[in-house]
Amino acid sequence: MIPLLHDFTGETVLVVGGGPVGARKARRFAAEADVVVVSPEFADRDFGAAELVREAPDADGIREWVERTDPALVVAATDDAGLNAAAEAAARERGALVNRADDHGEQAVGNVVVPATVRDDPVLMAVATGGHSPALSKYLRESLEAQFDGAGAMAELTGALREEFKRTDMSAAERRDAVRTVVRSDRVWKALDSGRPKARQVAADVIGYQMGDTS
Ligand SMILES: C[C@@]1(CC(=O)O)c2cc3[nH]c(cc4nc(cc5[nH]c(cc(n2)[C@H]1CCC(=O)O)[C@@](C)(CC(=O)O)[C@@H]5CCC(=O)O)C(CC(=O)O)=C4CCC(=O)O)c(CCC(=O)O)c3CC(=O)O
Ligand SMILES: NC(=O)C1=CN([C@@H]2O[C@H](COP(=O)(O)OP(=O)(O)OC[C@H]3O[C@@H](n4cnc5c(N)ncnc54)[C@H](O)[C@@H]3O)[C@@H](O)[C@H]2O)C=CC1
Repeated sequence: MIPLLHDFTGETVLVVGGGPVGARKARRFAAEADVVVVSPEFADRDFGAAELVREAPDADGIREWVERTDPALVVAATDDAGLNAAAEAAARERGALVNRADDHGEQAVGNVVVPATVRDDPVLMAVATGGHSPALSKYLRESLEAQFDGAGAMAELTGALREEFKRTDMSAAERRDAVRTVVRSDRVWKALDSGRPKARQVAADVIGYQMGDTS
């Protein structure tokens, strides 16, 4: 399995099954996509901005929902393996990706797994365990969140520095070494707590660089 990033902006995601798992997936995808959840009952959970449709479709009904919503991804999250298989088949017929919430085995082409995700824009970290231990994925995600608090700010800081370095006579190798030094510097990570200008100054100190005034 090789993780790839998929932009769901403007796409529809169809979630079949409104239990706690359907709710978690709906919330996750609703951050970016239009999400429709079809289910006879809904858990008392946060479904994000998803549209909830109260219905208990059979295999044909699920196929109709896939045709109606034309989703980029179908999430099969019912407690019935037969229905989840029907959702998978309907997604395939339509050329949509499918996520089986009840399957940790070898995945067919077109099946995707949802990793645990740390998001600190513009940084994304994804963790998976090959389906062996989702609880471990969650634990590692929480640990990464704590360990790399400020990663988004670090990305923005070093992104701005790279642009600034390119306007100087630094060679590509010097720029690479400088950026590598900054992202590995505990002092810069700590300084990010005190805001971007402070971190920028500490970064300059760490690499012995005379900053231009572009803050
Ligand atoms: C294959 C996969 C398919 C997919 O859903 O894409 C899948 C499948 C299954 N999960 C099960 C159980 C649990 N899943 C979680 C949690 C998460 N599960 C997620 C992903 C995945 N789960 C994919 C593999 C990812 C990987 O490779 O690690 C996360 C990371 C992402 C997300 O769902 O958003 C999210 C954490 C989000 C976060 O917080 O960061 C917890 C923890 C908890 O609830 O506290 C438990 C209970 C503890 C345990 O069992 O570990 C079961 C057994 C059901 C049963 O026993 O009946 C199956 C089915 C099976 O294994 O066959
Ligand atoms: N991927 C993951 O992270 C996890 C996956 N699972 C798996 O995912 C499945 C779902 O987990 P939960 O949400 O905890 O189960 P659940 O049993 O609480 O929810 C199942 C949902 O499916 C709905 N449903 C039943 N018939 C339906 C139909 N015809 N059409 C649409 N929806 C229908 C039910 O009303 C219910 O809302 C479990 O069976 C398990 O195999 C379980 C835990 C975590």
